[in-house]
Amino acid sequence: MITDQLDTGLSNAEAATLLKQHGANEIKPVRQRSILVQFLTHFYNPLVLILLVAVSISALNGDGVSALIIGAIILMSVTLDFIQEYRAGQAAAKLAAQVAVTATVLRDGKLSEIPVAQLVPGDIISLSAGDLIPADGQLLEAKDLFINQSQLTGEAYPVEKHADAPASTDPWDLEAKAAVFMGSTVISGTARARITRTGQSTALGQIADSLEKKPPPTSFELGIRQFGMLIMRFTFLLVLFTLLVNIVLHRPLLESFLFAVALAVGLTPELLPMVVSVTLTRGALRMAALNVIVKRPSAIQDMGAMDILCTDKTGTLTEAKIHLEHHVNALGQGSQRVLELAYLNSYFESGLKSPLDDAILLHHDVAVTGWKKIDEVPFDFERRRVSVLVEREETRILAVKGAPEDILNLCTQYEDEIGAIVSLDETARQSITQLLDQFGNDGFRVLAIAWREVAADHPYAVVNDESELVFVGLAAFLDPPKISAGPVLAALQASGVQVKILTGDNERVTRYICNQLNLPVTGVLTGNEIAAMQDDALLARVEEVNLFCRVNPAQKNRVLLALKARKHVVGYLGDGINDAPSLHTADIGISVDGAVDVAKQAASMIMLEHDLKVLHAGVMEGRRTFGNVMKYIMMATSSNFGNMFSMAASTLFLPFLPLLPLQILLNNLLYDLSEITLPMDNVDEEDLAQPSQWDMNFIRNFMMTIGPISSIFDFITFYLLISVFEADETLFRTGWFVESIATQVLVIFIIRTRRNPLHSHPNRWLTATSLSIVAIAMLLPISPMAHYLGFTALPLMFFGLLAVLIITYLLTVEYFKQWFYKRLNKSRNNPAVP
Ligand SMILES: Nc1ncnc2c1ncn2[C@@H]1O[C@H](COP(=O)(O)OP(=O)(O)OP(=O)(O)O)[C@@H](O)[C@H]1O
Ligand SMILES: [Mg+2]
Repeated sequence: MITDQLDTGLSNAEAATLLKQHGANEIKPVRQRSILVQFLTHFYNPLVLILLVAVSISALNGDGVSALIIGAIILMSVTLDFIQEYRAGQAAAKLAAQVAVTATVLRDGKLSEIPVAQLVPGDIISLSAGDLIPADGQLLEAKDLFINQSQLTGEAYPVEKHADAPASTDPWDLEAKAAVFMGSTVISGTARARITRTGQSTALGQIADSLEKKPPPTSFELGIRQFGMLIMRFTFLLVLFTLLVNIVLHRPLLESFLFAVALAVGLTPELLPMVVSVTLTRGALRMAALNVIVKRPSAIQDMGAMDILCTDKTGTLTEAKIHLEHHVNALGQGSQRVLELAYLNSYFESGLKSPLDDAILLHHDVAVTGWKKIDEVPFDFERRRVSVLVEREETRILAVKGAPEDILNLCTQYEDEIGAIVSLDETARQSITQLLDQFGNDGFRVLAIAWREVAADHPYAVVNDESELVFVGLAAFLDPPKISAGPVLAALQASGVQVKILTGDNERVTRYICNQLNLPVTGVLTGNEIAAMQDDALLARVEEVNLFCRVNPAQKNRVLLALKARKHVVGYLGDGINDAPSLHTADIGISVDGAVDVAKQAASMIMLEHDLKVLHAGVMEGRRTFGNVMKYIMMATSSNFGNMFSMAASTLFLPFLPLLPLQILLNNLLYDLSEITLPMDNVDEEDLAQPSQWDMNFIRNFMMTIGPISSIFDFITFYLLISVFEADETLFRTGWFVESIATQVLVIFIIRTRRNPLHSHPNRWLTATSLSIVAIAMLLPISPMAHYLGFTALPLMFFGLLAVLIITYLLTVEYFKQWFYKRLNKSRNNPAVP
């Protein structure tokens, strides 16, 4: 039941019922899977499934106990993984909800802000400039409503909509003048609308499938995938090899198969997704503490990889506390008339009020009594001006204000010091331009004010009316530079992030700001120059230019695309309607809480306070997460891989399996547990100095350098156990188990840093988990579980040898690590050396 009360809206009870009926107002709502289903999906891993089948078979063959233990180990691994990921997911969702876009809705007679997902058909919403249209609706009222529907129609120019236009017979007619559609944005004006369709039923929902383009994977995601492939190839070869050897040597088939599968499980870096999501979420939570909300955790990683940050000027580099300092006529003399016309224009303008308008409107002494608004041509970023058609005592005038260069081109006359209208000749034009340049050099932002009279019956204003204008004067504003921004920009540059400014404002003011902030200008391009350039010409220039002035939204976007084409990882910081396309295009879009909805929606990170300092913190956070993910990968490829390799190889020489399948799985579980605190680890400063970049060659070379060392020490253990201890099967397996865990876990302290490990402090939790796991491995053989796990007590002498072995192992790895990085540095400084 929908009430027809236009002034009360739906009741909350009605809305709740309708919400159940129609579902959440979301396109492609993420299916809410129950925790149990989410948990079970973690078993959906081919290796785990194969293992479960093999274990069941062995249970049927009478090996019930070990089947049970293997089952328990799998359960523990999966649970561990699930809990960590689940918690990370919850935390990320909570963060994203904090900055969800809301709609102004009328319910029970009161206007309130609710998350757009809760809108239902029948709701009455209010719209104003900068809003996203949250669902499909029918207009009830509209004032100068201009909508950008490019999401749906591809048409970049705003269309005007009217409440009183005849209703279209086709509910899907996007041209319908009285209907608004989800996904479009309000450029200017205000409106009230009744929602007709929500979520999947909207026009956008219907075409969403065809619209849905997954963003291209980042180099990090590609890297992770490549890494997965690398490991998979090795796993496949190793498993095949062990199976063949065991078959040729006539070993028990089932057990050999289990052994091979367990090896494969041991090899797969199954914790990688968890480590990635946990590190990213930890980064996101740390950022939240700094008042930056990360909408998608992977943005943290992009921050670390970012090497160029593009930003607009107002509010980012300036205080955005704009003050109107001067209002002067064409001759540069103070003029009340300029202020009056400017005030009239700002007062009646219905678009998104810019800070410039706010500054003008602070002059309360200007009276608008007697003036009536007839119509307006709203502001847009292509024209960079706004006109209002106003009337007083039978005279209608068009009052225009906007970017001075453009306005001056539209003027043919000007008002002199006594208010007489004279022709704007070349000398007058030049002296105005000089005045303008003077203001610019002194750091003033300037708007020009002009007007013209129109016929008393001129019904509405159109763009073409903005011609043959009378120039009245200039309004000069001061927007002081944010002094705190200077050091942050310097810090970003020092950390390998170049900063570029993309502004709709002119070159002089922007240069002034750069100068104040000690940001050297390395090159300038203007919007007009960009418009005249082919893409490849632009591509050639974007590298050196760091100031892009008088650029419109599409040009900002072109610059970003050019930078991305040059293989940069680009961030974009902005808060206006004009920034939305670039926020989308950038690898990482950053906006502020006070930004328009479109910008907030497009951004992947929202700063609750407009403070650049947190950006540098974000970059460091991103690099830290990358550093810790890399540690996991380096561990997996070197020590873990080396261990599994020697295990496979030893089947060639040993008359029995070197470890029971369940022991391999236990080994793997313990190793995983030791690394669960890795996301918290500290990262050395030098690892944070440059944008983090995925480097597959680095990983491969590291694997080839460090991996074999671990195998060599395994073989030494192998030799000692057989020849010194004359070990039987059980003793052999126990000894090897302990040695392999100890070396595999402790080597983290070497691998986690490029420095001498004594000069880099690991996080204490990492130290704690690593040492405890080694202790557990040593205690297991004398625990009551020992018998079931196939372990026996080790002779005391073994521990003495083990200590020597571990120390030599760690020293050897350290030696080769230093050698590896030295060679790496040499080849980086001198690319000719392979
Ligand atoms: N309310 C307004 N009325 C008239 N002209 C305006 C108004 N707002 C902006 N302009 C003109 O449009 C130009 C571009 O707008 P704006 O400066 O907001 O763009 P931007 O790219 O967001 O720049 P910034 O880096 O300063 O944020 C301004 O320099 C000014 O000339
Ligand atoms: Mg802006």
